[in-house]
Amino acid sequence: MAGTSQHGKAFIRPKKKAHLLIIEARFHDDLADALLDGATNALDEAGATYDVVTVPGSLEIPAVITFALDGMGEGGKDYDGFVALGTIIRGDTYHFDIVANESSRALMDLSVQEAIPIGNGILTTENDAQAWTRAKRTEGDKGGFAARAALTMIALKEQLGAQS
Ligand SMILES: Nc1c(NC[C@H](O)[C@H](O)[C@H](O)CO)[nH]c(=O)[nH]c1=O
Ligand SMILES: CC(=O)[C@@H](O)COP(=O)(O)O
Repeated sequence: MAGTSQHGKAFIRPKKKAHLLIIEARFHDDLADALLDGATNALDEAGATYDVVTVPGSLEIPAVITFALDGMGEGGKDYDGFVALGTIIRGDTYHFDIVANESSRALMDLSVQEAIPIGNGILTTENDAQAWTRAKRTEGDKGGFAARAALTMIALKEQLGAQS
């Protein structure tokens, strides 16, 4: 797999003990386990805490972030950032493009418009083999990458964002 470097210098950790919400789509169950393993391992290693919410497919992920944002300050839990995990494997129809493009578009919209740290660990692959290479913690570890990206964005928000 091209680009298997761990991108060490790209990642930083927040000063605060961060609490994140992982939203995992389990459309492909075994792959979901692998992505979650990578993400939780990266967060544990960084001393961060997290909750996990499961949804049927990747298209449901962005709305869950909206639900959590709505709940924050209204009796719900506070989250410093979010990790989106899922796998979208191309089938025979246009559905792949809808799920892949729209889930990512909504995550980007939320991240930029609401200024929230999100790590996008939604795989979009041509086949199972590509997905496994990327999902396994011992190989591509895209779940871990998304978690470390979310932590990095929390740290950058700490440095650059509005001081509360
Ligand atoms: N085909 C894949 C999906 N499709 C399901 C949608 O995400 C969604 O759950 C459904 O349209 C109901 O709203 N989801 C994936 O995560 N991966 C796929 O390969
Ligand atoms: C995301 C997909 O493409 C897939 O699971 C749906 O497959 P198909 O396009 O063959 O219905």
